[in-house]
Formats: sequence, structure tokens, C-alpha cells
Amino acid sequence: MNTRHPTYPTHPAHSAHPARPAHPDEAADDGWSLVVPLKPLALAKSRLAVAAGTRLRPRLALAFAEDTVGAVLNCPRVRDVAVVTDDPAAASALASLGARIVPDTPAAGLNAALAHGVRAVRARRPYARVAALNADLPALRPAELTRVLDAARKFPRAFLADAAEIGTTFLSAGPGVELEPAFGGASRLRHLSSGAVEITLAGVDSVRRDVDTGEDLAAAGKLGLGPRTAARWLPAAG
Ligand SMILES: Nc1nc2c(ncn2[C@@H]2O[C@H](COP(=O)(O)OP(=O)(O)OP(=O)(O)O)[C@@H](O)[C@H]2O)c(=O)[nH]1
Ligand SMILES: C=C(OP(=O)(O)O)C(=O)O
Repeated sequence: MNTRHPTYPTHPAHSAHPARPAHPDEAADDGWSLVVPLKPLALAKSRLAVAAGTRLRPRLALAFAEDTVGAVLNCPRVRDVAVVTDDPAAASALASLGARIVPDTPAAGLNAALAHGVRAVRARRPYARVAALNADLPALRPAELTRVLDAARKFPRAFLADAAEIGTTFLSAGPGVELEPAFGGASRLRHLSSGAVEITLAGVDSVRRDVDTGEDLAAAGKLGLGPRTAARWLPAAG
């Protein structure tokens, strides 16, 4: 059996997004490239202002992104991380963790930022296996991300619903497949109807636990916050 050319299950819903076989060099080196979008910190996590106040909110937005990117970079399936952001302070902090920084497209919104990030990744590696991951996952565990990536690998496009089962925290595309991101609000159904396969693994709560509000942050705290978020939030909360 030729193990250098992965095959995928076929499904009528995927016929519009056929996966091309990977170039042999890419198949031999098949780590994931993750694309993490991040709004300018002065605007990010606006729904958290009620719980955190205006001074702490941008610092928490950065801490969430640092804990997210830190956990991603500790996941053995991940080859590299591209953060799409125009925020200079966040760019500097996340680059020092090991992320590649891709400047955002001007005022075009989240999905344009993600498509732009995927183009930047594939400009270097045309057959890269890519996944978009929100920057607001402060409880993210590398081992849980590994399980999600291993499940996603079986499909041309796959996604994970957020903890509320309304939105999306993760969307992947295999080699040669367009990501077609449709994030924002009630994106779970949009991703489902676009033909992406929903990952329904149990025990990956940390990958689904996005934080928009104070209640979300308390729920993330029960899973265990990453070190940068804990350093900023637990003293303020206590
Ligand atoms: N690069 C980039 N990232 C974005 C943009 N809009 C949202 N994001 C990021 O997309 C992810 C999901 O967005 P949300 O959960 O709505 O986060 P948010 O926009 O900071 O939160 P709210 O202000 O409360 O809506 C987060 O990582 C955001 O930082 C954008 O226009 N450009
Ligand atoms: C970005 C999303 O939602 P929210 O802004 O509610 O986090 C989403 O789930 O696609």
C-alpha cells in the first residue's frame, strides 16, 4: 500500500471540495499549520467589559491569545502557527512565543482575516493542512487539541462547535482543500451546511471553551486556566 498519498472517505456533501492528493514532500511532512485570528486588543472581547472592566479587558484578551497560542505550540501535531493580527503589542508577545505574525487585511472582518492567513501559510507550503482556531481559548490543553486534529484529519473539511453548540472554535481543511470560513455568531449550522463534518468527540471541552463573557471565563476557570490568564484574572477575581 502506498502510504505517502493519504486518501479520504468520500461523501456526496464533499463533492464540491475534492481533496487533491498531497505533493509527496508534503505528505511526508504532514504537521498542521494553525491560523489564529486576533482583533486589535483595544476592540477585542468587548462582551467581557462588564465582568472585567475597561482596563483589564484588553490585557485579558492578550492573555487568552497567549495561552491559546502557547498550548497550540505545545501540541505535537502542530508544525506552525500563524496569528493574523494588526495589533503591535499582541504581535510582539505572540511572536516571542514562536508564532508567525501575518498582518491583517484592512477592516475586512474575521473570515477575510482567516482566508488571508491560509493564503500566507500556503504561499510557503501550497499543500499545507490548515486549521483556524479562535484566540479566546484560555483553558486549551495540547492533548485535547491533538485528539481534535486527529479526528479532523479523516475529512476534507471538519469543525468543532463551541461549548454553547451555537458557534465554532475550530475549522480545518486538508491538503488542496479551501477552508471556506463562515465564522461569526451562529456559525455551527453554517459550517455544517457548507459540507464540513462536525467533530463530535467527547472530552475535548478545552478546545470548545471560548470566552466571550464573565460566565464563560468562570466556566474556563473550572477547566483550568492557562498561566497568563490565571495571572491576570485570579488576583482580580479573588
Ligand atoms: N484578525 C482578525 N481577527 C478577528 C476579527 N474579528 C474577530 N477576530 C478574532 O476572531 C476570534 C473570534 O471572535 P470573537 O469571539 O467574536 O471575539 P471578539 O471579536 O474579540 O469578541 P467581541 O468583541 O465580544 O465580539 C477571536 O480570536 C477574535 O480576536 C478581525 O476582524 N480580524
Ligand atoms: C466567532 C464566533 O462566535 P462568537 O463571536 O460568538 O465567539 C463563531 O462562533 O463563529
